[in-house]
Amino acid sequence: MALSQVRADAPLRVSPQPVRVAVWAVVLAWLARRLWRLLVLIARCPAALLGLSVVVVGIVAWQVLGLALLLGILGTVLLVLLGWRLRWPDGFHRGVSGPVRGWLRGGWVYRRRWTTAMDTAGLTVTRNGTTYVPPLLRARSTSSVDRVTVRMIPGQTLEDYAAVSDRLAQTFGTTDCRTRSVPSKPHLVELWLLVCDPLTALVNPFPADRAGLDAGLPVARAEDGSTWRLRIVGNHILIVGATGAGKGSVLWSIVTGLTPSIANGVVKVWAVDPKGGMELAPGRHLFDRFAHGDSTDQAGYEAGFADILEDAVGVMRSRQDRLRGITRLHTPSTDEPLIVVIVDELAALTGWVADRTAKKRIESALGLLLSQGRAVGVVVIGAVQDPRKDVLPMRDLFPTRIALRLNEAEQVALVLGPGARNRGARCDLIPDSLPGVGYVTVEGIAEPVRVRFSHITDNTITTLGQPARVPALTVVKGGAAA
Ligand SMILES: Nc1ncnc2c1ncn2[C@@H]1O[C@H](COP(=O)(O)OP(=O)(O)OP(=O)(O)O)[C@@H](O)[C@H]1O
Repeated sequence: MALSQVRADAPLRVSPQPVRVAVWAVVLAWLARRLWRLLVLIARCPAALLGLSVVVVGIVAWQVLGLALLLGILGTVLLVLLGWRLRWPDGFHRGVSGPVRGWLRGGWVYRRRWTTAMDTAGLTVTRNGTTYVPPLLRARSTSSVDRVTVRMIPGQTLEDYAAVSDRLAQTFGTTDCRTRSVPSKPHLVELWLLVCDPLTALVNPFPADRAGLDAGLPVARAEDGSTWRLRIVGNHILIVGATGAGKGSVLWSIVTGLTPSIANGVVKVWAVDPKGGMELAPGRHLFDRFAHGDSTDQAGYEAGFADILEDAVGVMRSRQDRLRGITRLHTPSTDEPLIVVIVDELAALTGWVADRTAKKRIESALGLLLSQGRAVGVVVIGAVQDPRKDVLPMRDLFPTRIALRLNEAEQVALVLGPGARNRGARCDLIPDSLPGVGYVTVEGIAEPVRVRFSHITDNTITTLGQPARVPALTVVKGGAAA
């Protein structure tokens, strides 16, 4: 009878021949299965694997070398590791503690719960009865972040992972989870799972570093504990944040980083503080020029701002004449320093100016500087509270934008570009208690990175650029100075 003719109400009767198996073979198979499961369990649990390896290697070494020699070798290894940790903590972290921590957490926290986590987050795909789980490729750790690399299933995008980042953080017991693309590997996604938030602690000023002008100024701490550097040469920088968000700390972190270059004449800062000098006055000794508005000026309160910006345009024009056909990017030198124009509240120059003549002069000069200045060593760094186009029409001319705490979620797109909030830049959720925290873009990474700028007090500002204090000599009566 053909299969198509089998009727449901007349089941096929099958009588298999009995197969005889010896009892010892059944027991052996059962034991082999148990042993295999145990080995898989050990292989999946790094702590068990490490423990087992240490025991086995220890026993073999004891047999071969004897106890005294074994203890001697172990002691030497421990001393070398301790010395490494004390002398080169960063290298020790990169070479030893980071990989070990990543391996342990990769196995214990992530691989163990991986399938369940992917399933409950809706990141698995079932086709024809087979469930596909995105494979976890690698886990690395710093003291604050676990970076887990995952190969996405065909058809998935980074946004699929970003949309469930809160679920992943909850499943793995971390405080937050961010998704990052991996440069030139479009099928990979890196999950940054925040174990603790290093940005709740104040960030101290970074030591001024002479290479900063080329390598980028060290101005902020990123949430993986690394130092975030800001490139000044060939750049314009816009800082946006609600009132009290810490825009001042960004400006002062930059000025602190520039101090060695200001001292040796390679950088000149021209400061404009339309709030009557309230923010920038403590550092006036570092500025080559300082305009803070003058209510007694016959030409008007804002005339001084227009003068300084037009002078910067003059420098720009003369450098363009000289460098035309020679280079496409000016190199700062003592003969031709980098001019850094710092403006504390840009809106006071673009949106709220009462004097129409001054407003026109300022807008025209700012537009010229922002569109042509950076190649010839005239850069603009501006801070603003409100990023809307009617307040700051030339917002898009700033290549680097820093977003601190913002009042509304929609403002994130205005500062960091469309989709930045979905990719993790939740500036509207930064609490008031964390001034100086914001999101920035990092070269080679498409997603904004969360950082905290260093906190510079007024006392520190007044001592910036001053020679270190030498203790005063005390005169001892009848003797030499001590
Ligand atoms: N990086 C930081 N770390 C810790 N505290 C900070 C930091 N930046 C600023 N603060 C503190 O937050 C408060 C507000 O800072 P700041 O004046 O710089 O904000 P702002 O954005 O410039 O505000 P506004 O626009 O009103 O001038 C100050 O008390 C300052 O000491």
